[in-house]
Amino acid sequence: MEEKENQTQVGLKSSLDSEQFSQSQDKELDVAVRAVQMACSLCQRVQDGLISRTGGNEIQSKDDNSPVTVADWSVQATVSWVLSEAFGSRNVSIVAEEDVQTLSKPCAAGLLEAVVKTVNKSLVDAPHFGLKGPEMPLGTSEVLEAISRCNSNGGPTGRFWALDPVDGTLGFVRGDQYAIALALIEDGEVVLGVLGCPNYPMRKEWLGYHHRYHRIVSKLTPPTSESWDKGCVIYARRGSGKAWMQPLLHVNKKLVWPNSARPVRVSSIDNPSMATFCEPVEKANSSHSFTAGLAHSVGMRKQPLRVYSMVKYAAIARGDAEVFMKFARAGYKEKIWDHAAGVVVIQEAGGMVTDARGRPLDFSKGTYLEGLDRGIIASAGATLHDKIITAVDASWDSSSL
Ligand SMILES: Nc1ncnc2c1ncn2[C@@H]1O[C@H](COP(=O)(O)OS(=O)(=O)O)[C@@H](OP(=O)(O)O)[C@H]1O
Ligand SMILES: [Mg+2]
Ligand SMILES: [Mg+2]
Ligand SMILES: [Mg+2]
Repeated sequence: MEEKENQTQVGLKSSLDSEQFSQSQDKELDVAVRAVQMACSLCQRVQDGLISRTGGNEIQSKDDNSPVTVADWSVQATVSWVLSEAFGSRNVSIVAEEDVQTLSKPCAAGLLEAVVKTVNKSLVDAPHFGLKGPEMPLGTSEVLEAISRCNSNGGPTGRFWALDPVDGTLGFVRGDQYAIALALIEDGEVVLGVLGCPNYPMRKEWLGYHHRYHRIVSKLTPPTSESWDKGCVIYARRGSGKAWMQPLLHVNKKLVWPNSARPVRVSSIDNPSMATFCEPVEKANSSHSFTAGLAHSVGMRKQPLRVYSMVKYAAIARGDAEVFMKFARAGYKEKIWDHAAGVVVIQEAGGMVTDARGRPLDFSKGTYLEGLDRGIIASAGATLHDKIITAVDASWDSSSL
């Protein structure tokens, strides 16, 4: 009898534990989605400003000649601050792209001031996103601290967030596609991912409209003004078998939290002749000629969809395209924040992501995807995936990569 009572208590305890565990996971996803929504709003403001002005110091060049902007630092500070506020700074470890070196130089005072202003402008809106903002505007040192707190190196054990504050910064400065990517990694596995895609409309048909007209002639009314959703946030928790999409929240339009979400699913197309593949816009980031050869050899006949940023992962998860391929130049090491959120979102939406040998991406080795073989393949399913991997094997040796 006593034993039975003990068993019941143990059973009760373990079910409570798992409930508490899932509640804490829900809180993490919930806060991550809100933080990314807020970051999307921040980026839209900065991008609109960049497009209407020319010059200024908002865009800087990093050592590798890639751009970094007020938005990259401001999103990193804002998301870092929000996560610390929600979970306590001692419990939050973040691996992120940007550092404070450029910002801390005496000659960068104007830039730093712009970042502090942008962060505070964004945090004032925190309640619209169901988040708590600071009681007082953050000072310069608090903003710098929030950015530099993202100094985790990742690794095989424990939990850390991986943040790409603006992915596709080149697309961002060109008024085009970009993404905000936030993932939580636990013992080397991505457990949740959120992709904010401020210029990727809820409906694919609006993409062309958006690009061709909306940015250039902003006074044009949207196609269906009532349901015009300029961007979206896609997210998933590992093991749930579902990925979700929300429209962007608009503080000005009183479209605030709680937001509506709908499930997204990968495409059911498995015939290469009907499949569309995505790849990076810049040839420097991926060999367009090698991917064209692969596409041809598996029978993919459609024009590639060249899109900046992890919007490519979002496109696969939503079923707007069937394949994503990236073959960076030899020696380039892919970073975890460029892929973590996209991988879990695609997998939970029913798709696959591996390296070009068919092995899972390894998020347990620190900042880089160490051991990545040749390139990255994401797809809507095993039929397309296997064909592409077989084609890579057949053509790799004769390629100049
Ligand atoms: N040489 C080289 N090769 C491959 N990849 C590189 C390279 N240099 C940079 N990067 C990383 O690519 C990120 C942008 O990737 P995209 O797929 O958006 O490329 S593209 O802009 O569409 O061409 C970009 O992310 P962000 O810096 O966040 O924009 C970089 O992390
Ligand atoms: Mg990136
Ligand atoms: Mg970036
Ligand atoms: Mg960058």
